Amino acid sequence: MEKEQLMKQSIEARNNAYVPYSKFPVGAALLTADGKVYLGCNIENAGYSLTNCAERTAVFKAVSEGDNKFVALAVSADTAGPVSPCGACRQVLAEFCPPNMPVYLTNLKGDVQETTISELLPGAFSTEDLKYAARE
Ligand SMILES: O=c1ccn([C@H]2C[C@H](O)[C@@H](CO)O2)c(=O)[nH]1
Repeated sequence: MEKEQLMKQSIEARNNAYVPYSKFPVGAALLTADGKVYLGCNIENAGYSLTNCAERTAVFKAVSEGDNKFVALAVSADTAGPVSPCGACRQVLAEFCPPNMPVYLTNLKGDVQETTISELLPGAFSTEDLKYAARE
């Protein structure tokens, strides 16, 4: 099943996480409309604020390869409950993913929260807001 497979891939994506500071590997698996899966992990930096989260790594990999039609996302970490994407990732996901796109948040115990992009960031700032400012 797509959901189970994607969650499994997001757990495997944690293996490449570069997390010398937090020691908190996160994995993401982003499914495209034509069936390709982009994996992402978090990549930290000695300048802590330069850290890139797993979710944004997956999105940026896909977009930079010319893929920007997404249909599902799974995110995994070793958390008490299903992992919660940070605010920056929610905003980036809202830019590229359909509002009703399923997002599977999970952890290593197998807890799953099935949500959507718009549930993760209701009222996201978007390209529509920019269009209003540019009106003549
Ligand atoms: O959804 C999340 C939450 C956190 N992190 C990363 C950022 C940092 O490397 C570490 C601790 O915040 O986890 C992610 O990659 N995704």
